[in-house]
Amino acid sequence: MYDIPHHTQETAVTDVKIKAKDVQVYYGNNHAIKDVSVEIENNTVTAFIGPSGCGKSTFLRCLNRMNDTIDICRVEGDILIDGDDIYDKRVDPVQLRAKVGMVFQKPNPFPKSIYDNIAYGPRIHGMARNKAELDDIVERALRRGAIWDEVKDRLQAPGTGLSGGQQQRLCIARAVATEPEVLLMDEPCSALDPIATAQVEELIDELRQNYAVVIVTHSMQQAARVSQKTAFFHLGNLVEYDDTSKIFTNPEDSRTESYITGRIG
Ligand SMILES: Nc1ncnc2c1ncn2[C@@H]1O[C@H](COP(=O)(O)OP(=O)(O)OP(=O)(O)O)[C@@H](O)[C@H]1O
Repeated sequence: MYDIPHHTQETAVTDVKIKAKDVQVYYGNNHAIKDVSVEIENNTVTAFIGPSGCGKSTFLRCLNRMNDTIDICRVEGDILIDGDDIYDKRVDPVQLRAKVGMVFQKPNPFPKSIYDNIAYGPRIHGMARNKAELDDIVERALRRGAIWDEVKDRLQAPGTGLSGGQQQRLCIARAVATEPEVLLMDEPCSALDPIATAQVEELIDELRQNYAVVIVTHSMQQAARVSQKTAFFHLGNLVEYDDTSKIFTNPEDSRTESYITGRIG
């Protein structure tokens, strides 16, 4: 039913990058994430799937403390990256978000030039000592975002003037410019046409060489194409987490099976 490409089935030696234990998330009285424990691997694309409202985005946002920005949101439990508790009081969320980059559903370039979209984070984090170093960082990020060739002759043009697919690759380049270790993507292709989607999916596969990538997607075909691990959420519970090929061909839980065969959601 799902075409699982050969490259997603590699069983490379991996290590745990993110360890979540007994995570609960509440929005006021709404218990949105219930006792979720999961280990997310390095150099792996992990897909979060499940019906609308099941908590995929909420859990994703826990991984770089984006929920801190929502007043009524309360997160309990442990989330460790490389063994360090990211909710420890000493952790600066701004530094954390440079290490755990995020790409959103709708491309959201800053109203600045293409160059400044990329240079913004590295400037804030003092990553370059001079203009030449910053130029290098910008070029490297745009190359990693697979958009360098399309923009190298117009770096001073506004980022908002690019096509939707180009803007999303610019946003991915912006996220990687601060040298993150984890890349979170919340439905990164939902505003893109099939060609731009294919380009971004190809890029996601390349990015996992350097990062742990976590992607929320409503498209099961996309999860099957790009991920090696899949987590199925339902009503705030993590129902099943396994190799993507297993989830899509032989799931353990009847709820997972109902979802992937289109009976729920
Ligand atoms: N900012 C918020 N304030 C209050 N409640 C929220 C907020 N964001 C999400 N929720 C609630 O948390 C629950 C999980 O929502 P979430 O957006 O994480 O689900 P999702 O699986 O990502 O859904 P979708 O696939 O529709 O994007 C829902 O009950 C939702 O109403």
